[in-house]
This record gives sequence, C-alpha cells and structure tokens, in this order.
Amino acid sequence: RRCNLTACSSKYVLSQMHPMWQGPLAVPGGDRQSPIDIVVRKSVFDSKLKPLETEYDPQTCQQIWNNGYSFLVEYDDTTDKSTLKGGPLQDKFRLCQFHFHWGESNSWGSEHTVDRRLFPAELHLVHWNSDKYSLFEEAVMEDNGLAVIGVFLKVGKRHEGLQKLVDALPAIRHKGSVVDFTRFDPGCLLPTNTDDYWTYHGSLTTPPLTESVTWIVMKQHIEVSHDQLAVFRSLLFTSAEEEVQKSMVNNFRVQQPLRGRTVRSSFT
Ligand SMILES: CCCCCOc1ccc(S(N)(=O)=O)cc1
Ligand SMILES: [Zn+2]
Repeated sequence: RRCNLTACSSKYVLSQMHPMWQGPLAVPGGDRQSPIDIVVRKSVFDSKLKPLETEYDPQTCQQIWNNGYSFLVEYDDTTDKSTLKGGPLQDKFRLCQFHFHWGESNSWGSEHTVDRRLFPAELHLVHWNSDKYSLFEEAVMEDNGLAVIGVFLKVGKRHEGLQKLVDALPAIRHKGSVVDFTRFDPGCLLPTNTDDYWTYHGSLTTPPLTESVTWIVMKQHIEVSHDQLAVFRSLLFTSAEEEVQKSMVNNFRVQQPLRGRTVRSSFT
C-alpha cells in the first residue's frame, strides 16, 4: 500500500493516497470528515432533537444504476415529493438517492461503527436542503447542504422490501449499467424505531468528500438475509469492456478523526 506522506503543517492532516476508489484518505484542512466511530458513552443526549419526519412518495423512484463505487436508486428530486425534516434539521430536505456500502464478508462493510463494532453493510439515504438550494450539485458544496440517514444492516431474516431491489441487481452488474426502477418506497428500508439516532456534522464518504453533511445514524439496524447480501457482492466495480472483472466489495471508507466534534443522541 503506497502512502506518500506529504510534509504537513498544523493545518493539513497527513495525506495518504489510498489505492482503489477511496481517493485521499483525508482532505487538506478536513476537520469534519466521515465516517467516524460513534463512541456511545461520549455521545451527548440533546432533548431538543426531534423525531425524524420522512415523507417518501414511491412514484418518484426512477432508476437503479451501478456507478462503479456502489449501486444507486435515484429519485426525481425536481419537486418536494419525497422529503425529510425534523430530527436535528431546521430545513426541509429532498431525497435524491440511496445506496449501500458493504464488505466481502459478513464481518465488516459498514462505514460508521458503534464502539468500534462493524456491521456487514450500511444504507445511506441522501437528501439535500431544498429550502436553501435548488440543486443537489449546489447543496453538496454547502455546510448545511445535505442530510444523510445511515442505517446499519445485520445478517438475519430476509428483508421482504429489499428483495425487489436485489432482483434488479443482475441487470446492473457492470459499472455504467442503468435500468428503470419504479414504485419503490425507501421508507420500507428504515428500522421500526426512527426516534433513536446519533447525529453529527461530517462529510461525503467518497470524493469529493465535501464537508456538507448532517449525518443521522439510526441506532436500530435492519436485518437482511445472507443470500440477499451475497447478491450485492455479485456486482462489479468494472465495466463490461474491461478484461479483468473486479467484484464490488469493501466499498467503504475507513473511519476518520473526530477532531473535537460532539456526537449528539436523541435518546438516553
Ligand atoms: C457533486 C457530485 C457529488 C457526487 C457524490 O455524491 C455523494 C457521495 C457520497 C455520499 S455518502 N456515501 O457520504 O452518502 C453521498 C453522495
Ligand atoms: Zn454512502
């Protein structure tokens, strides 16, 4: 693993080039990077944190595609039809896509950890602040531009709602493949209890790693079956033209320094 440490002033964290898709492990001046380890006993209960309010319209679901890092289910975010508000948020946020991160084995794969505990996968529901901005691409550059809900996946019973998505994956095995995907309610992927969560200010976990995300990490996980997760691993990082096919696994970023941030909890 090549790591060209650059000379670093106090302002710059050590920058290491990392192989594969992760890009730089840290960005110059990055003091609110994601993901992080959530140290439960150091999180601070905040009674002002409200319950999450999600209103997702399955009719806004459009397509599912393999972008070479993960697979994304994309929603029509030209109107306020699928929205998130409440929780730690002051504004209304529009759902634009959801995707997952997972490992090559069930022992790891999540991006966030809880007291260093790794989960086999993690779901990210990505929303942008439609009260303040008019496009995701605009919001992604702003401090309060994005809100991402993180949900941990555990291996257990089969997730009936997920199966429609799993059945679509063979059609998008290669990087760049897109297929229509409609009438999918992402609410079915949320845990039954959405009142208990941790929240902190962080960043995108893939390039451009911009520090524009209010993270909302659910305390309660969802369960998916071993076989459902195995289909995630049948996806490929590589496009159909490339000679060497690489299976899409371990598409997670390593935990980043907390840099003095406080993680708040909505529960005691
Ligand atoms: C200007 C184009 C940006 C494309 C990248 O968008 C992203 C990247 C990462 C995440 S994640 N893993 O932190 O939820 C969410 C959205
Ligand atoms: Zn993600």
